[in-house]
Amino acid sequence: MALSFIKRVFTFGDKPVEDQATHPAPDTAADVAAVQAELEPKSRDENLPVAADPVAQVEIETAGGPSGDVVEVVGETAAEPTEDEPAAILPGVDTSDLGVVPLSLLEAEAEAVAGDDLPPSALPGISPSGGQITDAAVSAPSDQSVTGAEVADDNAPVEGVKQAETETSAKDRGAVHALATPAVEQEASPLVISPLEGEMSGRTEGGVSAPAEANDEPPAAANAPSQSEGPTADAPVLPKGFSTAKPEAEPVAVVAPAKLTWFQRLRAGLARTSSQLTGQISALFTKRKLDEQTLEELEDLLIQADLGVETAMRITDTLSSERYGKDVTGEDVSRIMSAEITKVLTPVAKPLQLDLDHKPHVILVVGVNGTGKTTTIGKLAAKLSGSGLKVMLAAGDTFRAAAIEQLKIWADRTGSQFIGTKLGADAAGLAYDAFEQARANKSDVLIIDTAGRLQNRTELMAELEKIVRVLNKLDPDAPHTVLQTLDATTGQNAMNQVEIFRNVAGVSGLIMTKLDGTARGGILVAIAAKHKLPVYFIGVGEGVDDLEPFEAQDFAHAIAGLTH
Ligand SMILES: Nc1nc2c(ncn2[C@@H]2O[C@H](COP(=O)(O)OP(=O)(O)OP(=O)(O)O)[C@@H](O)[C@H]2O)c(=O)[nH]1
Repeated sequence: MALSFIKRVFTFGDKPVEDQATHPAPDTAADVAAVQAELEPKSRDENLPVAADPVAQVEIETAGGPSGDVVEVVGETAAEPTEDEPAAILPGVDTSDLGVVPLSLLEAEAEAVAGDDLPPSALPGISPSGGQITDAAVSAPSDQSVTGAEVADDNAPVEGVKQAETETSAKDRGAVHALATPAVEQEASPLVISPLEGEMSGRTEGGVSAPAEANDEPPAAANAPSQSEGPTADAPVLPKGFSTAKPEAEPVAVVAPAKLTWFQRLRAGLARTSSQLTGQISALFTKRKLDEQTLEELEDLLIQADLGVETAMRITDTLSSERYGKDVTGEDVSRIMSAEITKVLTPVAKPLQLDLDHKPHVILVVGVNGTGKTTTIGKLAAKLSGSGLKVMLAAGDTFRAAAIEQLKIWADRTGSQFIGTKLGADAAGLAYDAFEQARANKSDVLIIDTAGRLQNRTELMAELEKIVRVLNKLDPDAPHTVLQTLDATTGQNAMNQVEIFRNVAGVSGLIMTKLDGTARGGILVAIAAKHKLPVYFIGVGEGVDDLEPFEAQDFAHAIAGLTH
């Protein structure tokens, strides 16, 4: 089943043998020297914060590799942590003064990203068998720290994570701040003590679910009777803000709303576009025969919906040829609109082609800040590794600690290998190291995240070009796929983004994200008509499964407000 799924979603190129011969792996000293020269200087900004090396970090012997930075690799190649090295939570983030280790943030982040799609045991580092997040990688050298082993309890952490999900909304940038904040300070809800169970609820530590006996020194607040004691006559009367109620007694909202199908989410997301459009169209054609003026007005409406002049004209031309001088209903227009949009989108609705004769197949993911690169990488990794492929994720977004950590969580969740480097390090150097490592490990697919950048930031765009150049020197065909993510809520600006990223990074395919939100998906039609770039997938939610192969007709129906 997994194989048939991946065949539906991806295609695997059968590169002829002679093709491989023309692209030998450039292992020669000259190639390496050329790449090394390319990668100088390594750091874009000497002033950027560089934190202590994490314990789980491993110097990768890249035999002349250019980065020279300490690179964290998690997965098969991760080194065992040692006790006498300083531990860190994030690559490049010094956690030595954090106090209580906010492990919950890792868990809550994973859970928040995951939604309810995966069972708790699928969160590596939480389940005892997960083990991807090493003790060292999650613990801090504070006495109060909760080690990975302590947290690897079967039940408590899962409960703690569920609770933390509601309390710890810090994502992305917020997560960085939260990581630097002692977890206790984040507590807002009343301390809940369970006299029967003798443990402090995980939520009291900002979501870290730590059994009381797991700490060397029990927190002062946890002076509740132990499990064996049970409630006694001497039990103190707790002041306001405390409760002896068992957590189970709390009216926790457990009824999850029925999950919509992805098409329903797509339709809901595009409802703004479609209902506005169909409403206006219906109003336009009420008791009017189709004439030049109505055609012109219709064309304006279609252009306002971001569909682009070309597609708007196709629709009005077809409508005119079928119904000129006759009565026209809103349904007539929706039907023609859907058919014409389908014609525009069908040629670009293509599967992402993987050339597994060339390992690793390198996918570079680019796009403007917040368009969903990291999340999409996680979703792709889940599909690929779930189909038995060996996947490595590289945290080339060296600007944001939270982005590095976010990708690491996705790697853990999807069973992918992970390679990251210091905050502020050279992204091209990381790309080089990642490629070498993925090749050495015989990874099938290497997916490289990059920092979000506005298309008008020339120095950042130059950095992106450099990443492409470096990969290209290691393998003339790499990056084999350059994926650009587009935020469906953006509208017209997305066209601009494609134009510029295409020139700079050689974008070879698109993924439109956030089509479940308040999307303005019309622009994808205009982009397809103009650039004719493949659209591989659409994002219809934040969960791991919320990535669907792009289907032209589904999308057209959703925009035209037709039911499936
Ligand atoms: N609703 C919805 N949210 C999404 C989707 N894809 C991504 N997101 C959310 O969009 C936000 C930004 O996503 P990221 O993956 O961090 O975006 P990014 O491009 O890596 O961001 P930068 O690192 O800042 O460039 C996160 O909150 C994601 O959960 C989607 O398809 N639907």
